[in-house]
Amino acid sequence: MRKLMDGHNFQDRDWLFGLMIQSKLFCPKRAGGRVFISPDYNQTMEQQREMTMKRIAYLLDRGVFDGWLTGKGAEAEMRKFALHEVIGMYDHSLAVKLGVHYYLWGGAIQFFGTKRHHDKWLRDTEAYMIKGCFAMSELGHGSNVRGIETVTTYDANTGEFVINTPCESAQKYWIGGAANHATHTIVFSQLNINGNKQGVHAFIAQIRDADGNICPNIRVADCGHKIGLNGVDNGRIWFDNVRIPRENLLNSVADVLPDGQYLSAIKDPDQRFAAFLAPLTSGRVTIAVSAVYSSKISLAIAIRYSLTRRAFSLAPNEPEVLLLDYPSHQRRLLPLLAKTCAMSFAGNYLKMIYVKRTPQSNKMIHVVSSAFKATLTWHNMRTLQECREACGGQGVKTENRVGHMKSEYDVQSTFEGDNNVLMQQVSKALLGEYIAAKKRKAPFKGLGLEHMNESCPVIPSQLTSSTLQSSRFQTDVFCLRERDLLNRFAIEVSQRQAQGESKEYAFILSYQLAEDLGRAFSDRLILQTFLEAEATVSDGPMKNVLGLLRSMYALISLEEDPAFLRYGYLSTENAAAVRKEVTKLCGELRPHALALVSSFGIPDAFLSPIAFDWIDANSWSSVQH
Ligand SMILES: CCCCCCCCCCCCC/C=C/C(=O)SCCNC(=O)CCNC(=O)[C@H](O)C(C)(C)COP(=O)(O)OP(=O)(O)OC[C@H]1O[C@@H](n2cnc3c(N)ncnc32)[C@H](O)[C@@H]1OP(=O)(O)O
Ligand SMILES: Cc1cc2nc3c(=O)[nH]c(=O)nc-3n(C[C@H](O)[C@H](O)[C@H](O)COP(=O)(O)OP(=O)(O)OC[C@H]3O[C@@H](n4cnc5c(N)ncnc54)[C@H](O)[C@@H]3O)c2cc1C
Repeated sequence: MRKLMDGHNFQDRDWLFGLMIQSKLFCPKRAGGRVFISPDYNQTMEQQREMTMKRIAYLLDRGVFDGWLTGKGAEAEMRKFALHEVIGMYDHSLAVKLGVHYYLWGGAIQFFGTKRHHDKWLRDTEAYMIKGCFAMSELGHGSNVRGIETVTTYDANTGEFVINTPCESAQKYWIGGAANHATHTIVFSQLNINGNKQGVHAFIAQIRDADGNICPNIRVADCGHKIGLNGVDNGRIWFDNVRIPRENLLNSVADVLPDGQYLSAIKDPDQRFAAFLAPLTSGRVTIAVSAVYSSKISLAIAIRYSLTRRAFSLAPNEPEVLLLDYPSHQRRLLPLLAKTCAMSFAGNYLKMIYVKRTPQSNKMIHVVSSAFKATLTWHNMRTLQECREACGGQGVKTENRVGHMKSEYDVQSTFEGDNNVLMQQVSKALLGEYIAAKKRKAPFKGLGLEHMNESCPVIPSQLTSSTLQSSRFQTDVFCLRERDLLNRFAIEVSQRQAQGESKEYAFILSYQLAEDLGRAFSDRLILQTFLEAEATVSDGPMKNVLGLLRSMYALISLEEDPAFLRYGYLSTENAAAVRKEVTKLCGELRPHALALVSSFGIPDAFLSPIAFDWIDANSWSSVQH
């Protein structure tokens, strides 16, 4: 089960788990004879930032990041994801700092840069000799990248670009690493050549020298204390007509010749803009997967706690009842366990299509990474809250991790693309496919929408337990929802435009149907990845448990999505049958709960005292290293 859940290269994770557990730098503490490693969230913001940098130096000294940018091929990329996931399981700030440097700064140079940039910047980036950050967002514009106001002009007399912050809303804001440590940054700005606006482009600018002094014409400030992620120094940057060499334009998408002539192989401005957004995808992939590991940690702690904690007895002189033996507690945790397993398979699928990407699959990967980054991070926040509550007062103690992970991971629904805005990218792409298929009077293709061409399945009026637990029914009802919502959305768009409403996507994508459709696409694809993973397992006990988990995922999704009743895919009787089946599945999964959370492959040391013997937990804070 671990190999299925964790992906084939779990040995990479175990190597780093061991390194971190042995190291004093990762705060091993003892409670009840067990070793736990827990980030010191009791530190001040500055202390957390300082500790993040010390841990980065420790990991670099041990070669954890050898070949991070030079390692080529699917295996190398999967290994990087695995190592980054382990770091994320320990401390989100540490993972984000490294994510900004390697995935965003390093990724931008790899994707947007050409040979001259690779030769000049990648080696020092690999060795962390320069510290990179990624200045896309501004105080006035985050989601709307096209609206950013930083302007870069070209001085043909000197062969230099001039970067300027024309107003306060144009200041770069939230830039991870900029407040204290970054020496260089990718600057996203509007390129204006002799009055011709060429749209958003990316440039390299130095903001600090090797001694940490701010460069001339640059101003930096701190964004200040956050509700979490205080190991990252987020900063603000202003450019006061900063001059950089012409060669600092990342020119894989477009270039400016010495005489100021603008060239681009991509004629369509939308596609040129898309090319500048591509490096965000790798971050969204790692964020989606790290959210699943965060859910796994919180469920491992809460379910293990519910297998030792007791409350109220049912008869005089009887022992008090284990929390997980209460149906209500099972309903709170076991559907989340099933969803987390489902999203684990979805995360593995996303990583696999990403590492095997081709120019033709970029669009599909953008849509899937948008859907899964939003869906998996929203699920994580919901899981963290439920697990925090399921641990009662112990869930509020920082050293028991679950509570504090809420504030550490909350940002994931916002950075690297606000979840609601990314889900709009999903419904926008689906509408685009629909219109294109209608126009060419041919079946759907692309975005994995081939199932849209099949005839509508008939949903049985009486849903028996065996029907509800069949993959056929589950697939049919998920595809029915997605297909019907896309049709409804397309019809509503044309009807409302016929009535003179705005044709702007920003307006259309805010329809309720667009939101329902994005969720339907994501849920169906997650189910599909679950079925693909299940199909690799031969008949036997493990396959039976996987079947229970997949049915729980499918049925709780039916129960929780109002669209199934709103648009009539389920009758009220059928909805009642679904709810009854979910309760039944809770009882069937209860005996497997401990084995399932153990199959997540997370070492005990990464959990917390209450996951073992909660009585010991009270000895935890009295014991130091
Ligand atoms: C494993 C453990 C790790 C733990 C976690 C570590 C994480 C590590 C990651 C790094 C750390 C994070 C720190 C935070 C960093 C940041 O936040 S960086 C800034 C992030 N900002 C954004 O994401 C901006 C979001 N906004 C946008 O992307 C765009 O504005 C928009 C939403 C796409 C809307 O743009 P709009 O102007 O409406 O343009 P469209 O017409 O929709 O798009 C034009 C075409 O471009 C295509 N496209 C858009 N994005 C992409 C993309 N990323 N890749 C490919 N293609 C893209 C889009 O589909 C359109 O195509 P057509 O429809 O065919 O025209
Ligand atoms: C801790 C942290 C670290 C960050 N690190 C970086 C970094 O290193 N580099 C970087 O460039 N950026 C970084 N960011 C910025 C981040 O990318 C932005 O916060 C994010 O893109 C959202 O933009 P915004 O904050 O301006 O919110 P907005 O875009 O203003 O969104 C605010 C609200 O409006 C809604 N909304 C927006 N547009 C629409 C629409 N069309 N329809 C309906 N609703 C809409 C959103 O759903 C959201 O709820 C970081 C942010 C944080 C908090």
